[in-house]
Amino acid sequence: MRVLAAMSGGVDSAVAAARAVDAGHDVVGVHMALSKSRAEHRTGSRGCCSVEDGYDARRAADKLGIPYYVWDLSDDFEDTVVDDFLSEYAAGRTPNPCVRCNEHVKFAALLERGLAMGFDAVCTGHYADLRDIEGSDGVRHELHRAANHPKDQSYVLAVMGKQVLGNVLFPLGDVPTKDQVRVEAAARGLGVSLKPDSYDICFIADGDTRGFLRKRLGENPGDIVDETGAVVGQHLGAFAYTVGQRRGLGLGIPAKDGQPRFVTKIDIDANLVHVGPVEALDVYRIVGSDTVWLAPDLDPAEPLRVGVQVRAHGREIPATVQSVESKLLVDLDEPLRGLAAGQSVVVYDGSRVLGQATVEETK
Ligand SMILES: Nc1ncnc2c1ncn2[C@@H]1O[C@H](COP(=O)(O)OP(=O)(O)OP(=O)(O)O)[C@@H](O)[C@H]1O
Repeated sequence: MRVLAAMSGGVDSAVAAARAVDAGHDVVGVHMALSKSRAEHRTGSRGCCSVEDGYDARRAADKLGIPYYVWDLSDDFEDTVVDDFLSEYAAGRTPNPCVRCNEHVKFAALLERGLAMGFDAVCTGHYADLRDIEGSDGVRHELHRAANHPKDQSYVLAVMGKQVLGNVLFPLGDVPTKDQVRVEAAARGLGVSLKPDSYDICFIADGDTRGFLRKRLGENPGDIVDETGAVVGQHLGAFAYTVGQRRGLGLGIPAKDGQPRFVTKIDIDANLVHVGPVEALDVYRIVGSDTVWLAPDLDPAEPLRVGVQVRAHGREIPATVQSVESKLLVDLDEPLRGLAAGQSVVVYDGSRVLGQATVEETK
């Protein structure tokens, strides 16, 4: 196969590309320049956006003896991931930019360009397992959790869509630990073997999400109110808060029961941040929109017993899901706390990913 290896400059994608070469594929490395402000990003700070990351990716490609290119996809990234991030927060919701990047950039813009150039697949260093299941009507591609569970990234990949599953490779799906990837990188002489993991949001160089939002959306001071409607603090912009947040509220007046207060609701129209006790965060039902269903053999029009996950490394909760009209209804067996609109709810059957939806409403 002709394979386009997406190389971030990190250890995972370097080893993934190496494994694709070992598997006998004809591999070309590509580093995506995603940020409009690459100079602000320093190596070792936030992962995949700095100029040095591009050099690291090039050195890894040289070591593997594969051709290497840098593709500027910063317009796609800005127009989809960053704009979505800003407009979602501006609407009082909490987006997951990694999900949007997978949806619009890695497995859309990059893959489409690769396919148009004659490549068969994009290979990444994501931790997830792809399985080909032979059926009477041909091969079905299934997405599963990685063997390496603490690093499992199936949550952010569920948005890909089933038509894409036949054109992706995740060579790290069966590696039991990240340490093993580092050992393998060192054994292969890849200089990135000790490079720190990326974390947080790759386009926010200093990690200050609230500061980034205020810079891009401006300040809009208003009140923080408790469950009785009493004003208990001030904010500089309701958009910069997220449901379930406890830290950084700066409440001037302690709660009467002495218990901590959490953000329970963001009312953008009234410019209010609502806070309340932890129990007010309990969610029993999720209404999801924009469902992506990866399992053609299982019809969600009928209720299905599944597990659901609402955060990248959150625990799985047993639930019943059903698709009703254009919504995915999720009834949880046990409540979960502090789920914000805009996040993804991913549906599992054992290790298999069945689909995902964007949280629209919680009850
Ligand atoms: N700027 C980029 N250019 C090319 N590929 C990228 C880029 N950023 C991320 N990727 C691809 O997406 C995968 C997952 O990205 P993520 O940000 O989760 O990095 P990671 O798990 O820390 O992996 P790595 O160690 O390779 O950086 C990477 O392994 C890589 O294949």
